[in-house]
Amino acid sequence: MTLKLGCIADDYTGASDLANTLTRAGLRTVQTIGVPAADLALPEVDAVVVSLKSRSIEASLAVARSREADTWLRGRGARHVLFKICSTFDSTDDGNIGPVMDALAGDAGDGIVLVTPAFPETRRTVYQGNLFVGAVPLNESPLKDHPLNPMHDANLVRVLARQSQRKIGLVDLATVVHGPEAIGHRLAELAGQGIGAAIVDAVFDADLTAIGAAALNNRVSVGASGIGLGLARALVEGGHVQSHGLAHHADAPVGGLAACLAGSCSQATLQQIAHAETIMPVLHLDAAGLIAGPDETRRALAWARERIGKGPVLIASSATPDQVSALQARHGRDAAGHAIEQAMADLAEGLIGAGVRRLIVAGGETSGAVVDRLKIPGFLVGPEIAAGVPVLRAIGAGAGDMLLALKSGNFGGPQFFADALGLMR
Ligand SMILES: Nc1ncnc2c1ncn2[C@@H]1O[C@H](COP(=O)(O)OP(=O)(O)OP(=O)(O)O)[C@@H](O)[C@H]1O
Ligand SMILES: O=C(O)[C@@H](O)C(=O)CO
Repeated sequence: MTLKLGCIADDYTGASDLANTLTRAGLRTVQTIGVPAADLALPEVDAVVVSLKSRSIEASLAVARSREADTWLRGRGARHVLFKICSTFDSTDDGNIGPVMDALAGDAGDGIVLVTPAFPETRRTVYQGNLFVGAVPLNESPLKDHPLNPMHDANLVRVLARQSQRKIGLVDLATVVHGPEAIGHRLAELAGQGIGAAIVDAVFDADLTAIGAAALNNRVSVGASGIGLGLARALVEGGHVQSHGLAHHADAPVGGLAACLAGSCSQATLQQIAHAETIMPVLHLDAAGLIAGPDETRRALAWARERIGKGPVLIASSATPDQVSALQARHGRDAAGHAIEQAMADLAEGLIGAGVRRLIVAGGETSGAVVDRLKIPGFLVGPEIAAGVPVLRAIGAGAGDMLLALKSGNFGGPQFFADALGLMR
C-alpha cells in the first residue's frame, strides 16, 4: 500500500465526515479506529483516515496518539498528513488543536502550517480569521453551549494562539482568491516573520481548491473536511490519484434489526430526535440515572427489546443546554460526559446482542465510546446520508457484518434518522 494522503481525525464522526468527503472526491478511502493492528486487512486505498478519540482528552495524550498515527501513515507512503479537527474548531485553551499541530509540524519539519476549518457545504466559513456558522459568528452559534468544548471566541487567530507554541498569522480571502501561488507566497512571507501557523480564510468552495493545492506543498495541514476536499482535488487534478467510486460492496444490504442512539445535545440533534418521535418509538433517558448506576440502561434495553422486532427505535440521553448545565453542576462536566458515553456504549452492546446490525449514533464522543466498545477496527465508506455523514460498513475481524452511521452532532437535517434508515438496509 502506498498512501497518497494520510489523515488523523480527533473524533470518530469527524473521521467519517472526512472519509466521506475524500471518497466523493474520488479517493479510495478507509477509516480506521486508531492505528490499525498488523492483522487488519486493508483494501488498496489512496487515503486512510485514522480515527482517534483525542479531541477532549489531556493534550499530552492527544499528542502521543497523534504522533503514533502520523508515523504509521508516513510509514505507508503518505507524504502529506491532514490533522482533521472539527469545522467548529471544538477545543479549549488547553488544547488540543495547538499542541497536536505543533508536534506534527515539528516532526515533519514544516516551518509554517496552513490551518482552516472552513467547510462551506455545511455553512462553516472563515473571513478575516473569524469562523462563522451559517450567518452568525462561532461564539453566537449553538456551539457556545457545547457540553465539552463551549466556543466563546470566533477569532481563530486568537483561539489558536492560546493553544500553540507557534506565532499565529492570517492568510486573508483577498490573497486566497488569487490562487495557490499567492497563498504560498503569503505563507512564505509569514514564515519569514517568525509565524509558525496561519489561519486561512475560505468562504466559497473554490477557495478550498486553491488552499488544497497550496497545502500539498507542505507535509502537514490542519482543518476540517473542507481542506480535505481541497487536498483530494489537488491530488486528482495533479494526476497523483486516479478518481474512483465507492469501495466494492460498501453499500450492500446487511439486513438485521436497526436502532438509533443519540448522545449529542446539539440543537440539530434535538430537532432530529423530535422528528424521529413522529416515525418510531423514542426513549428519553434519565441522564442522572445513567450516572447513578446500571439500572437506567437495563430499563432502556428492556424497553428496546420489546420494540425492535417491530421496527427501529431511538434511545437518547440528549438534553437542552440548561438541563446539561444542571447535570454538569451536580456531577462535573467531564465525569458526567464520560459516564453517559459509557452508558451509551453499554446500550450499543446490548442492542447488538439483541440482533441489531444497523446502528445510527449521534455525537462524536458518543460514537467513539460506542465503536470502541463494539471493537470495530475500521470502516469502508458507503453512500452519503447527509453532508458529512456517510453509511459506514464495518471491516476487520470480529466486526461482524454491520452498517453504522456516525453522525456529527451538528450535521444532518430534521429527517436525518429516517434518511439514514432508508439507506441502511
Ligand atoms: N443529558 C446530558 N447531560 C449532560 N451531558 C450529556 C447528556 N447527554 C449526553 N451528554 C454528553 O455530552 C457530550 C456530547 O458530545 P458528543 O461529541 O457525543 O456530541 P456532539 O459534540 O454534539 O457531536 P460532535 O462532536 O460530532 O459535534 C458527551 O460527552 C455526552 O456523554
Ligand atoms: O467537522 C465537523 O464539524 C465534524 O466532522 C466533526 O468534527 C464533528 O465532531
